[in-house]
Amino acid sequence: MSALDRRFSADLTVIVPAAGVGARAGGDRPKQYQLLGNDYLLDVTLDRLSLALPSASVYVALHPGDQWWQSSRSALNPQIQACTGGSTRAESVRAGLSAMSARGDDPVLVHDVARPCVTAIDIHRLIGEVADVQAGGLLAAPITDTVKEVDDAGRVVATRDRQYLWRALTPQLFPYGVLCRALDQARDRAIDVTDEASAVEALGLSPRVIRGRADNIKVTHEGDLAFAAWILQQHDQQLESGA
Ligand SMILES: Nc1ccn([C@@H]2O[C@H](COP(=O)(O)OP(=O)(O)OP(=O)(O)O)[C@@H](O)[C@H]2O)c(=O)n1
Ligand SMILES: C[C@](O)(CO)[C@H](O)COP(=O)(O)O
Repeated sequence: MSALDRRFSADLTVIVPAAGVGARAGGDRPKQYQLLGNDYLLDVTLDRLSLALPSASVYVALHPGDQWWQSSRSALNPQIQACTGGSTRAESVRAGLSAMSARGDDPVLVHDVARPCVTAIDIHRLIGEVADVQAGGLLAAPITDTVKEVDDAGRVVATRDRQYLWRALTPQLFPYGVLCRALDQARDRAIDVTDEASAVEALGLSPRVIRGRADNIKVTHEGDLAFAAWILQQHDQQLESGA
């Protein structure tokens, strides 16, 4: 079995932080339980992970007050286990790490529930390229706009060189021990981290960036669900036409 095949098999564990309240998206419930087509956003994302990684163990971190999980089809999927998340994304990921039986260098893949358009090709490329890298890595997309740094008054103070600027996406993949250490350090030193890579960077390591599809969007604001539905339709059409 090649290293790559091994990484697609049972020793890969996936954490899906899904304990957010979706304040920016609005609506009558957290965005992960709003409809994307006919399905909960959460079910669409978890189905895509299950299909791409059929042998992996998947842990989904839920809000302590979650009232919808039991009505999701993912609750019936034996590949997926639920655990209770925390009050920040980093705490939810840490809770997922505590719930699993991984150890040491076992690879752990973290993917936002709010990114339903991720493709199996991108997931497999990330795993293939960083599964054996101690510093881990993440999918990212190069910035295509000119980037301005501004002051509090909204005036430009600098134009950044976009050649070195990438948008961090998920999934992100790290060895279990490194990720535990990174998130514990961030918590103990009160370092505000919005993704796993920044916690690992604070350990002095340099995760690898793997180019991913720019349409792996995070559903964040009202309107993003409709955009995600359109992207998924485009993916289906590309599959049908063999593109
Ligand atoms: N305490 C938290 C906060 C966020 N998340 C998860 O982290 C991912 C990215 O967060 P974001 O898009 O910011 O989601 P929300 O926190 O739900 O949104 P908002 O910030 O608008 O409230 C989402 O999958 C979200 O469910 C989590 O598991 N636990
Ligand atoms: C992890 C992430 O999706 C990478 O882009 C992002 O950092 C999550 O940030 P948020 O502030 O929790 O939306």
